[in-house]
This record gives sequence, structure tokens and C-alpha cells, in this order.
Amino acid sequence: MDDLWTGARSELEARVGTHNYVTWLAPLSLRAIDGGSADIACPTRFLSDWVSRHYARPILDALVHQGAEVERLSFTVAAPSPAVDTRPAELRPVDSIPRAVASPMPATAAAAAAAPAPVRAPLRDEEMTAPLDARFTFDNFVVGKPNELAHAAARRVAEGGHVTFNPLFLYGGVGLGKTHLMHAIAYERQTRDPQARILYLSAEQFMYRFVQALRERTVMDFKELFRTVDLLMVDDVQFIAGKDSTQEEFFHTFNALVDQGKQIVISADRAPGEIKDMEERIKSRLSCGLIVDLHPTDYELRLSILQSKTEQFRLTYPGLRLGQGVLEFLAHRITSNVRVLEGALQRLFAFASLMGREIDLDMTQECLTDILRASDRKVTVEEIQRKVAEHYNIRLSDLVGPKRVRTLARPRQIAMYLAKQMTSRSLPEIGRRFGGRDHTTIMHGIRKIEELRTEDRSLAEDIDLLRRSLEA
Ligand SMILES: Nc1ncnc2c1ncn2[C@@H]1O[C@H](COP(=O)(O)OP(=O)(O)OP(=O)(O)O)[C@@H](O)[C@H]1O
Repeated sequence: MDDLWTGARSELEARVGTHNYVTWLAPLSLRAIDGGSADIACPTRFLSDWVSRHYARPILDALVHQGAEVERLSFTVAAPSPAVDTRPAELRPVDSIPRAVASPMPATAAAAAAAPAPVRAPLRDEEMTAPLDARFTFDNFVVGKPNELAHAAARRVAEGGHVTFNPLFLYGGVGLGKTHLMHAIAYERQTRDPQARILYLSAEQFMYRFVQALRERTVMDFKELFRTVDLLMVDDVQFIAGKDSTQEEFFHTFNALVDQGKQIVISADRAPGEIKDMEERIKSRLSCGLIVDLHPTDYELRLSILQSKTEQFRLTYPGLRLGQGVLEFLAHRITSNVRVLEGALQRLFAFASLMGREIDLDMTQECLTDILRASDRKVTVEEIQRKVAEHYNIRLSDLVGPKRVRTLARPRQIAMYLAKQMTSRSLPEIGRRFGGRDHTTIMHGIRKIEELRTEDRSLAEDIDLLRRSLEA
């Protein structure tokens, strides 16, 4: 039996690809073959449900090729086989962690009970289902003022129970965490209630499936699939605007689920009322529940996100050192969206690990020139000097001049520090704007402020205040 399964596994890996194999098939084992039926053990009901739909045919074929007299499969939820990678999730490559997957159909009785059951016909198009990203959980979602309401509403839906607002409509600009929250809801809800039938997909996939159902005359199956879920989650709903028959079907699906008291979660890049070419009746339906906006991130949230991502990256790049002020610098300079922020940090870690160097401000500027330039908010060194002089009530000419008294030297160093943090000017360029000072003087000034900031709270507050007013 062992040899048979080993042979079938290699064949399956070759057939479905290593990625799919590791994710879905490696955790399975063959329990028995009896009366033409092979009994496959799956560690979770979820996996069993998924595999029975998507991989029944390849498994059957592989067993037959290995010489087994098998006509059917049954699935049993049982402890993982020893072949499963049992290392903790953080030590396994992300792609190898079996991902929770939005169940495209009601959980089968076979999966629900630990008893063998017949196999369902696999879905024809695996691409149509939307796998959840294992990183997009509530634990990994950093909460701050701009997203606290969206987060709280998402948590509420994930808890299940009585439906208080339907639909939950999440909207916001690019890369602000809509998809992350949607996955987190699906993941959490599935964990709390493994029986729940959750369907998460993009509006584009909804349309694709619908068109496919029309073409293949399986619209009744399509309707049944969508109307028998407990939680429907549709991402980027603006996509179906202007697509008349898809909108129509979406409207009916929506109504059927609401009538049955089933929860719906929708995301879009704008509020329902602002989606162009969306039928009025749909807009009004979408507006019936709770509409929450993911606001653009503020400095504090960006910094917290960077800190949290840094902790995660440290697992991949142990021992890498991160210099002072780097995260603050990134949080100030990259304001476009979290995806870009995350990408910048990822690049920095990879670069520093290749070079075997500490991540400091110079490396950051060198390595991220393109990203920084794109999100440059165009604060000039001169503006910084003016603002600092005004704040400390000194003359601009004194700020850039040669006098070394402390009442001038400290604000001057603050201005140098802000110039480095807030512009993409090099040290020699900054030096030229400070009365032709040498770049080592500028570097010394910046280091001094970096040190003082950690010890002197009022100085740190002053700097934050200056920065905010320059950004405004
Ligand atoms: N508050 C947050 N905490 C942690 N990570 C976040 C947060 N917000 C966004 N991210 C991360 O930023 C990236 C982009 O987020 P996501 O894909 O959810 O954005 P989106 O709003 O769906 O964007 P789009 O409009 O492009 O679909 C993801 O990697 C996500 O994990």
C-alpha cells in the first residue's frame, strides 16, 4: 500500500505541479482500498472538501496507473500523514502553507463526517475559485485611526451570529487593506465555523463564472451555488459596472441571500453612490447596510505597519540590523499606499542581506531611489529652513550662517535632519544649502539629532510638529 501511494504521489506531483501538490496533496494519505474504493485520509474537513472537488480525477488516475483496482474514492477526515511538513508555519515557505480556501460549494457530508463518502464531481475550472492568502489575517492587520472602523466592522462579521448590517461595504483607495480584511473575515469565520459555506471571489470572477454558466447552459447550477452560501464576499465590485447581465444576476443573487438572512461583504474602490454605470437599484441595495471607508494611512499607522512587517521580515532575514530612523524615514516619505510601503521594505531587506550590510538611511535612499522619487512630496530644503527658523524664532540667515551658539546650532541640526528625511537631496547637496558646509558636518548634525530624539521627548515632539506642518 505504501509503495502504491508513493508512486501515486510522484505521479500527482508531476501532473498538478509542485506548488499545488505541496499545498493540497502532500498532507493526504491512503488508508485502504476495498471493493474498488480507495479511502483517502485528509487532515481537515476543509482540505477534504477541496481535494474531493478539485483533485479526485487526478488521484483516481494516478492510483489506477500504479496498478490499483480502484473505481471510486472516499475521503475521511483523519490525522495528517507523516509526510506533512510539520514545521511551524513561520518556518515554512509561505507558498507551502496549506491555504484556507473559500469553499465554492456547501461542505459535503463526506467531509463533515469522519465517514467515507462518495466523491463529488470536481469543479471544471479551478481558476475560478479564490484562494485566501494565509498572510491576510486579523493578526497581521495593523489597526490605526484611518482603518479602525473598517477593522471593527470586519471583526464583527467574522464572528458570525446575528447579521446586524447587510451588506458590509468596504471601500477605499488602492492598497489600503480591503482585500486583506476580506480574506481575514473569510479565514476567521471559517476557523470559527468550519461548516460555514463561505464564498470569496472577485467581481471579475463572478462575471467569468456567470458567462461560463450561460455558455455551458449551467445557469441553474450557478444560481444554486451562489444562493446556498452562508457568507458571500465579492471584492472590487466596481468591476461589474456597465456589464448589464452580470449586474442583473448579481442583483438577484444579492436579494436572494439577504432574504435568507445570509451575510454579504462587498469591497470597492469607491462608495456605492459613486460607482459609475452601476444600476441605481444595485447602488441602493449596496447602501442598505454599513458602508465603511478605509481612509488613507497617516504617519502613525504607516510606522506601525512598518514595525510589524519588520518583525515578520526578521524571520526570513535573521540577524539583519536596521539603523535608527529608517522606518520613520519610510513612513514619512512613502505615503501612497501600504503595498508600496511593504514592497520598499522587502526590497531593503533583500538588498541588505545580499550586501551583508546594516540597513541605514544612505542605503535606503540608494536602494529606493525610484520609489522615493515617485512619492516625493516635493518639500524643499529651503522650505524646511524657513519653517525651522520660524518655529525657533531665529533669522533664516542665522540658521544657515556660520555662528555656532547652541540656540542656533540645534535648530540648524534639526533642519539638516529634516532635509535628509524629507527630501531626496544628498548630503553634499544639503551642505551647499547650509552655507556651503561639508557633507561630514551635515552627517554629524543628523546623527546628533537621531541620538537626541530618543532621549529628549520635547525635541522629538518639536520635530514631529515641524514635519507635520511641512507635509500639510
Ligand atoms: N493595516 C494593515 N496592516 C497590515 N498590512 C496591511 C494593512 N493595510 C494594507 N496592508 C497590506 O498592504 C497590501 C495591500 O493591501 P490590499 O491588497 O488589501 O489592498 P486593497 O485595498 O485591496 O488594494 P486594491 O485596491 O489594489 O485591491 C497587502 O499586502 C496588505 O497585507
